[in-house]
Amino acid sequence: MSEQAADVTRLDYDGDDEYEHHGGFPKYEPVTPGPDWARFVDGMRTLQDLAVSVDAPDDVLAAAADQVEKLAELLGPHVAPEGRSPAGRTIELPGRGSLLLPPWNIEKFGPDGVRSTGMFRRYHLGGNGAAHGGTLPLLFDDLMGMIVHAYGRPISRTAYLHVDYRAITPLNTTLAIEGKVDRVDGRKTYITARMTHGETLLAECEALMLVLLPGQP
Ligand SMILES: CCCCCCCCCC(=O)SCCNC(=O)CCNC(=O)[C@H](O)C(C)(C)COP(=O)(O)OP(=O)(O)OC[C@H]1O[C@@H](n2cnc3c(N)ncnc32)[C@H](O)[C@@H]1OP(=O)(O)O
Repeated sequence: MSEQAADVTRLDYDGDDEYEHHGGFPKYEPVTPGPDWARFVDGMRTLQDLAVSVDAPDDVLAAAADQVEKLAELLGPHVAPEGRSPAGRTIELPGRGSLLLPPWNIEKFGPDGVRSTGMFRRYHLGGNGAAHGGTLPLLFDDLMGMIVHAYGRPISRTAYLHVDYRAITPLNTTLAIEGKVDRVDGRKTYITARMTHGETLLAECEALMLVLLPGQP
């Protein structure tokens, strides 16, 4: 790994630690980047799908690896600290423009709950055509963060996240996820959510979110 690429793993690599914090959090604000950001993220998602599904000859892989290395060289100088990249902050894009998140779109966001729809793709394959079991908690955890925020609670972290898998989660099919605050008790916010495919219940989730104390990371 080049020195430039290693910098990507640091959160404060530009030496700027002045930005605002909630608890221990950097401030996140929504952004609306130009259309090339959407194209870039969409292309990267296609590459993710291909990276976990191709069985290509060596010469094709060598050419692909050359291009990947060139791309990393092009992007490397533009790495920004946490909270500054459009990734995760572009609300109108699937997965808020973050490759970490499956490409789901927020449809409802308010104190009475959050709903989003989207699909798992080849990149999210677990086995025998179903989504990997770990991708559901990822989506639920992100949903919990949004629900707490939409409810008007301060920044909170997941203390527990319990997922019940009720049916196999298919790929490449539009699914829905929805949840809401059930109960608040001091720092604790209790939330329930469910994932569905039409009328079919795929998974249920219960989580406890705890409001961070000042300075908690
Ligand atoms: C716009 C920007 C959006 C950003 C959204 C960010 C959302 C992020 C969502 C996440 O994914 S966070 C990542 C996964 N979670 C973590 O990494 C959390 C790791 N754990 C911690 O940091 C601490 O354990 C935690 C801050 C959650 C709590 O530590 P504290 O020391 O502040 O709490 P404490 O242990 O004193 O517990 C407070 C209360 O909660 C209860 N509690 C804590 N953990 C529990 C648990 N696991 N199960 C049940 N109860 C629990 C505990 O019993 C107690 O109850 P009582 O007040 O009634 O005595």
